[in-house]
Amino acid sequence: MARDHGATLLLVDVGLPLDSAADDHVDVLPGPWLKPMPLRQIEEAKKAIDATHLLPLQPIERNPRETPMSTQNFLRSKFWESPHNGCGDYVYVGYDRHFSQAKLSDLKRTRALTKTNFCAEDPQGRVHQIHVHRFPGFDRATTAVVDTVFPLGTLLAIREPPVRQFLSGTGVIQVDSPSDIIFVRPWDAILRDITWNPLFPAPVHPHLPQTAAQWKAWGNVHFGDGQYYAAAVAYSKGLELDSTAYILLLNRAAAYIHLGYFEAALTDTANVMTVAHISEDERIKAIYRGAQAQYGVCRYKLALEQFARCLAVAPQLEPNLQGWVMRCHDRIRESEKGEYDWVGMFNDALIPGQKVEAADFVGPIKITQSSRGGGRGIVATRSISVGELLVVSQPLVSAFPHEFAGLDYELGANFITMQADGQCRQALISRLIAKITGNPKLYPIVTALYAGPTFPAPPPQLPSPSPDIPPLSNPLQFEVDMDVNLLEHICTYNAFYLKDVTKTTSYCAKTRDFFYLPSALYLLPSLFNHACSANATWHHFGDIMVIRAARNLTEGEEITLSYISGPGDTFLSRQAELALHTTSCDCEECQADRADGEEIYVRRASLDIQLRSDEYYNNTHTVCRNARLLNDPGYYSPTRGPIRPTLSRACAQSTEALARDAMSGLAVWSDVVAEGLKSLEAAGIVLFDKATNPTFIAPRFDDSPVIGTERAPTHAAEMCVGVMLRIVCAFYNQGDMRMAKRWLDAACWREYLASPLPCFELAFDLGRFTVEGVHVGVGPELFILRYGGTLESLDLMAFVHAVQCLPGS
Ligand SMILES: C[S@@+](CC[C@H](N)C(=O)[O-])C[C@H]1O[C@@H](n2cnc3c(N)ncnc32)[C@H](O)[C@@H]1O
Repeated sequence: MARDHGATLLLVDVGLPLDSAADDHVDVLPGPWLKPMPLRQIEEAKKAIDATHLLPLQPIERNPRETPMSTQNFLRSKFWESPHNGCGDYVYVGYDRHFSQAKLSDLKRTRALTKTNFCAEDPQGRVHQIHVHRFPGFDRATTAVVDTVFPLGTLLAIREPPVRQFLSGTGVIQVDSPSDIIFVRPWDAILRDITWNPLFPAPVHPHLPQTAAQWKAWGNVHFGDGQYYAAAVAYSKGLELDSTAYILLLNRAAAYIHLGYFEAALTDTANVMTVAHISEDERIKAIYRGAQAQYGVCRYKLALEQFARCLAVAPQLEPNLQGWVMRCHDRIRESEKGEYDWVGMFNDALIPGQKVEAADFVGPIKITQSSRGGGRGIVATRSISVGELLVVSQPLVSAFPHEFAGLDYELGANFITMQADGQCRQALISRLIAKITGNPKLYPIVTALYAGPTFPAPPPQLPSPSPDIPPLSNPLQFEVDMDVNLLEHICTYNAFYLKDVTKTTSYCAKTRDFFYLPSALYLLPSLFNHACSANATWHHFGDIMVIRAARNLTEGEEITLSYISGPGDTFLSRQAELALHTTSCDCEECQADRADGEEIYVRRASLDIQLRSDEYYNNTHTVCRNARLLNDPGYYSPTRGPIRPTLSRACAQSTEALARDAMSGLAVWSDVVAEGLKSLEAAGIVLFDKATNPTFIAPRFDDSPVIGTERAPTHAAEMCVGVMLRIVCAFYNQGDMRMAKRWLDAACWREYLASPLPCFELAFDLGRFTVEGVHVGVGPELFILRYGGTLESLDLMAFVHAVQCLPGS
């Protein structure tokens, strides 16, 4: 009888149906053209899941043991034929998933399972299909990986396994939390009184490594394939056979470093260092990997010391280590002084797959009780200037669309938001589980993030790493019980869609399609509450999140971010996106929208949709008509304050259209400026100089600010910069270089110093304000990188260089 029936695991990664007959099991949908699941279908899926009972373990009587095994064999052969076929699968997010906190010794042994991958036999010889979700290391794993982690004959105990029994008689033991699985060793007490059904003797994997050396070789194969989790498992299995095989520890440390399991790597390298008889070469490797791991856990000074130790014993390694030493110095400077190489980070962010490196930085802020909707929030610990750097944060986990190009992926049908989650959002959950597996001390910290109203309120502060939780030693031994439902809620309530600094039109400027956006989960940034008219602004360099003050802030003032990633110009579009977090945002913009009344804001919303259609966008007549229309009291009530986002967008469009026409003599430049000023004013920018025509009588060197410096727009800031550049273009083309330069100063950063804080102070001292500088923290070099395309198209590049916006130019 074929025993090699472990291929069920491909369900987790490849999404092949467990049961080819489409019965009442609704998990699997067809593949390559997988589209966002519509609301109705999510509702139906939720209903079906709710109706499926999680039963205690019971034999699946109607299925003869051959049936599931032949299914697995079939699927396995399919998997070998086509390991990655670019198809997709839906994963349900946010339903009551099972996870066990029971101690193995407290459980009744009848529940212990054994021998297998995902067809498992219990002691009575009954075969059960096992469905594991999100096992670490199985993100695009090969069958060889599955065979390493769950080789034929593996003894498993699954704690309190929930059985999903379907009407057709099929049943699946669904393991939602990988920490429910315990890899049992033959000598473990749980097996003491177990007798196995003699009719079905335990299978043995025919090709399993038998010695530590063989496991090492097998681990090296996985390592070479980039399957670092499987490599770590293989090395661990070798170590179980020979605990003195310290080379395996050394290799495992390297695998752990690739996985981001840095504390575990440190333990391994420290253990290697205690071995008396290691060679000099091995000693250097241990120090080197220890240094890399210290860098990984952000202990940059310790990393520097370790790299220095490495250099002391192996000066010939200097060319290799130089880069590391420099990176340590950079990270120390960043975390201590908040000084970053933004241009370098930007350039790294341009390269898909390139990791942007930056240390965490925490500015003058603290976590405290919030007045906004309860819970915690972030406040200023002193007065803060507009543009000041508040937070730089590495993600806990992140995911980018390019990682999935042409590969299998999972989509989410999220029962918390009742929306479909794209592949990046969905991947965050598996990655978070994998991350916690390797860094178990993170679990109490991550689970102190807000998880929605169905979970207990989180503690007032994020806890420090607990000394009671040991670092990971063996990758198959889970140190914490993971509540996957809780983690799914945390991802849903706290993850950010990334605002890519390399893009000057925000991803969602025109549509609300989050499906293909990169996504990441952070710790400290998750503590900021929302306001549509926020007083801080955020951007991402790769997955590094950077938060800056968008206004002058007073000590104790709550600092807010806008959670809006879609088109947030209208009350209705914001409400749709905010529904998860609040039914009634109390920020000044929402209050103004409510005061306008429903009739007006609904009318505005429908015009807003029109504004986003390309059909209208390219037609000067239509965009100018829209801009005029929005001045009608039917679109904004006369008592409405200055901030009118839809008007601002409409005028930005008419500014652009008129500038296009002015270039070919079809419009006059003063109209471009007039329209641009309306757009900026409606974005909340205070105008100090409203001149629309060139003036040649003013002092030649007057470079006083043309706009107010108290606050910068947080919504559609790039649009405002675009408008300002068209005003620059208007004055430049009419020969008024003074006004052109003043508007350029407003748009870009005039003086670039290394430190953001003195930079801003200097800028204000000089009376130069920059929208872009506040927003992204740029110097002229980064400004040109970001807006090079617009500057070229407006023929402004020469002017920008001529006014010496670039250092040294
Ligand atoms: C990412 S968390 C923000 C931090 C959270 N207050 C905490 O204690 O961890 C998002 C949640 O905070 C609350 N929240 C944030 N901004 C809010 C607002 N403007 N009004 C009401 N509740 C808000 C909502 O419960 C929301 O789902």
